[in-house]
Amino acid sequence: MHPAAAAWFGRRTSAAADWPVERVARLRAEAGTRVSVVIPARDEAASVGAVVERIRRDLALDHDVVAEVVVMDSLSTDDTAAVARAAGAGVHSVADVRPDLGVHGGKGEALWKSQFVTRGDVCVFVDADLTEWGTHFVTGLLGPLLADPDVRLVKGFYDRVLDDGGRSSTQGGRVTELVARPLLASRWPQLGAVVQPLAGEWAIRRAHFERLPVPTGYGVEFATLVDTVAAAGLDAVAQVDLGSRAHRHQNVHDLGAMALEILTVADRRSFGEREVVPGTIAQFDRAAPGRWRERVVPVDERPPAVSVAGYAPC
Ligand SMILES: O=c1ccn([C@@H]2O[C@H](COP(=O)(O)OP(=O)(O)O[C@H]3O[C@H](CO)[C@@H](O)[C@H](O)[C@H]3O)[C@@H](O)[C@H]2O)c(=O)[nH]1
Ligand SMILES: O=C(O)[C@H](O)COP(=O)(O)O
Repeated sequence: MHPAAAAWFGRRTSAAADWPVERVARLRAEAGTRVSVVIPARDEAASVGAVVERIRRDLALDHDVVAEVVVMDSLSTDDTAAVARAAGAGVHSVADVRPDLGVHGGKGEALWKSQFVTRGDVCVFVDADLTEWGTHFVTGLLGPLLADPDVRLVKGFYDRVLDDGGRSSTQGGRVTELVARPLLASRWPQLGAVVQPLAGEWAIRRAHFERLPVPTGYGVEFATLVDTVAAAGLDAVAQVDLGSRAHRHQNVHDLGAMALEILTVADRRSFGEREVVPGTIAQFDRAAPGRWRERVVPVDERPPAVSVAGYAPC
């Protein structure tokens, strides 16, 4: 491992057990920090309700940690919005937030638009499709940010549980292991000790996030990590061991498209805009007309929120 990565791991890695809820609640109150939990969701009616309910119960009602739980509905075609609202979340459709700015599908778009409808000084992002998790994800992510003003971004890490046809293993995180971490190893070796660069659970200071460009799709995590280090150095990033995590898996063709999104984000940052080609990937499928499907892969990036006219946290 690169010596800078190894040293960073020693300095900036903690575990959820280091951040019990009482400690986090006290640190938050002392600093007067407002915390928004933001849950991006596209067609997650089956799981979003439980995620919202547990976070509200443990961290907004039982303990004074979280000021608001907001679900960003990403063009869902199912009952995601109604389920999330019934569970107590504030719900916003990406189509209704600053419609003058247009709308994209994609996870990054949901996170970017959340900046226009939330009021936290810190945002904690949590995926809506979690099946094995706990509210220690949120407190664990908050701890390093609340304890150290130099930390701007906290990434979660965990064992990635893969439900492989009824057989459970920890071989999940296929894009993480086959694309994201190899990219870091080759181009940003100082980030080689980030265990889960694509973790959907992360916390960030608004004052920092609003100054970053945001890819509209799945490149948002990779971009935020690399851009944070470019802007503020390695020690602006911390990571927290959250135990284990399971979620709904995508098929390999969907993950292939995700991989191309992440490669595009990496290329843009390594080689500049000139090298970025419109993203499409052809995937062989016997059932498709002509046996090939051409997938369009989002490569757009939103500008920093602070550069958008009329931007102001609620
Ligand atoms: O267009 C979309 C697609 C996804 N999501 C939501 O984003 C979250 C993560 O999406 P998912 O499709 O479950 O992604 P994963 O296959 O789990 O991808 C992993 O890797 C991605 C790439 O870095 C990260 O963005 C994810 O958070 C991380 O879990 C879920 O709540 C989705 O509902 C949206 O809001 N809009
Ligand atoms: O984070 C990843 O690498 C992708 O979400 C794929 O995860 P999975 O292999 O656990 O489905």
